[in-house]
Amino acid sequence: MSPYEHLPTSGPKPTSDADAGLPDHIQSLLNKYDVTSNGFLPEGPPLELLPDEYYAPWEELIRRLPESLDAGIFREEVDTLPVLETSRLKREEEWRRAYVVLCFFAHGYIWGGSRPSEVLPPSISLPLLSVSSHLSLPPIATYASLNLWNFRCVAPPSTSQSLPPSPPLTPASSTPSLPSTTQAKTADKKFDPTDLSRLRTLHTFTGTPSESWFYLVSVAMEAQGAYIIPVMLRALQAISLRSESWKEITTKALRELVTCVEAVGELLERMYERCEPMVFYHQIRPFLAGSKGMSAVGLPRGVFYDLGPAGGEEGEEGDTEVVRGEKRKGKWMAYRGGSNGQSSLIQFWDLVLGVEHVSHGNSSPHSSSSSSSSNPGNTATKTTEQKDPPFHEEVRSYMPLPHRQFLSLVSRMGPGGGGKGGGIRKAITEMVATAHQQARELTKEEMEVQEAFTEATRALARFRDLHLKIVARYIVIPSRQKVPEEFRSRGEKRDGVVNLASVSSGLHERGDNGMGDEGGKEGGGEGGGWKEGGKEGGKEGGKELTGTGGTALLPFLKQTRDETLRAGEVGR
Ligand code: HEM
Repeated sequence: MSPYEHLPTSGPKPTSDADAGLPDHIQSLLNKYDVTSNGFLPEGPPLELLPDEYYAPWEELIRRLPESLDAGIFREEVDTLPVLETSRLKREEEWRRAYVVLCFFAHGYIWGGSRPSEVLPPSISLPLLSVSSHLSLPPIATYASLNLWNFRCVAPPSTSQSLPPSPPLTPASSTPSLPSTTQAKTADKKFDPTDLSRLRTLHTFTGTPSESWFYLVSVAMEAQGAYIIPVMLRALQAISLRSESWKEITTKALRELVTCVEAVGELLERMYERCEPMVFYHQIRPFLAGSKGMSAVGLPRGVFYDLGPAGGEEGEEGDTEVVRGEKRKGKWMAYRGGSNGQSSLIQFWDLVLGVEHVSHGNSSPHSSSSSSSSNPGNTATKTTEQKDPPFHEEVRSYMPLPHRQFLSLVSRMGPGGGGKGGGIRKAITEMVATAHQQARELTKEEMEVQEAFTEATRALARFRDLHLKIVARYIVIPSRQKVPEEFRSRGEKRDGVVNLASVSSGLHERGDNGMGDEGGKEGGGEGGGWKEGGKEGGKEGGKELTGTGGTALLPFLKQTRDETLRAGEVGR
């Protein structure tokens, strides 16, 4: 099926003015894939409460989640929770709300104890599997559950109490200068997720301002990036239809993209304002971890989703496991953890530009990233060991289905409409090749579009540099520092409650001893020796930091940045 089936091959040519109204066919394409005027965020505010009283036990528990986790009683509370049916969920918003609630429960249960729980009880597993199957999302916390569907927007400052201005924790950028389209949006929209000062989270694990801010910065970024989506689609359409004005349209679109990426980058830098690195590293991040590649911290098989007592019938589906002395049926599953790497917006930018990412993003011996990094763009070098798709492709299955399908469609857009993709990079490559064949210099218009393309890839690489600095500040530096007393004593004070600092160290550093450095050793000691199999994915004597999404993070992120820059060099 052609990726252009939704785009007309005749009829009105795309306008050369990127500010003109949105053509109907692009609007219907966006509607079809649930891309709203807020981009990959919903059009309106996410549901804050399930309307059916039947779900009151969930609502009651999620309301007290941070207190319950802090008091170390969350697992007990879940163990007395009734197993609720999902048949009373009606609207799509209700399914999403249920997904948000159950994902918080799942991670709270797995990570909120003295050691991670290998088993998720039926009160979480059964409805979570049903809800995630309905939404075609994995039964684990994702960017959708933590960010996209987990916020509300309070009224503008004139009519409500907004957050008081806070002194930045570090010298960070000033309030971003938003493009005019956004300022207009801010003025007349009650629901305006571009305005960070008006955003609040619905739920967090820790109840800390740092955790809220961590999620909300992404929300504002998604909203801020929304307006560029139709602009870039128009450019891709002009390219695919080989419109005479494709160069002009694409040059304008690319210049807008640079402005957009910079504005989104300024929001990213506002992370420093209210998210404390130590709180992030020691308190928040452990809750975001997934169940894949987690042998080192006690989840060698992932998590067993307990579905109830095993009947012992022939041909019973799934696995059986003895849980607390009883034979249970269920499924062992392992997933990457919640990660902003699941953002559809950033992948949209990559796909439009034609930036290819080939890293598998983890240090497992079963998937090397080095072979592909030395051979950018060539996925044919995959060995038989590399069964998993590259990180960026894999994490698409953690995105809401319509967004995944939208990205798949965009990935097949490029010159000629043949469905082979390549985005703007391919159009520029072909343009330069044609000029060579004709033994002529590039025209002024051609040089402009090439220049605009290179500049857009550089802007995206600069954005990735900002992100790398954040990763250094929030993960690399805290991982090298001693666990502060404050976080150490939290675990000690609460008998039987996980020392989150130890989980953090254990999760994110894999070395020859599974911990790797000072913080890790301390954490391992306090963690009570529940880590095991620390060699998996590590280097003898070395140390690798891994992301919550399960990547060997620094080499991976640098490779991702370099791939962005390299894409911009076509024809140069
Ligand atoms: C404290 C703030 C942040 C930290 C510590 C952080 C950390 C990380 C880490 C460790 C990865 C590697 C993949 C993984 O294992 O999950 C990653 C990837 C990624 N993150 Fe972040 N991140 C932060 C904020 C953000 C925000 C706000 C966004 C915007 C949506 C974002 C977008 C991405 C993207 C798109 C990737 C995939 C790699 C790429 O395409 O460049 N991150 N991040």
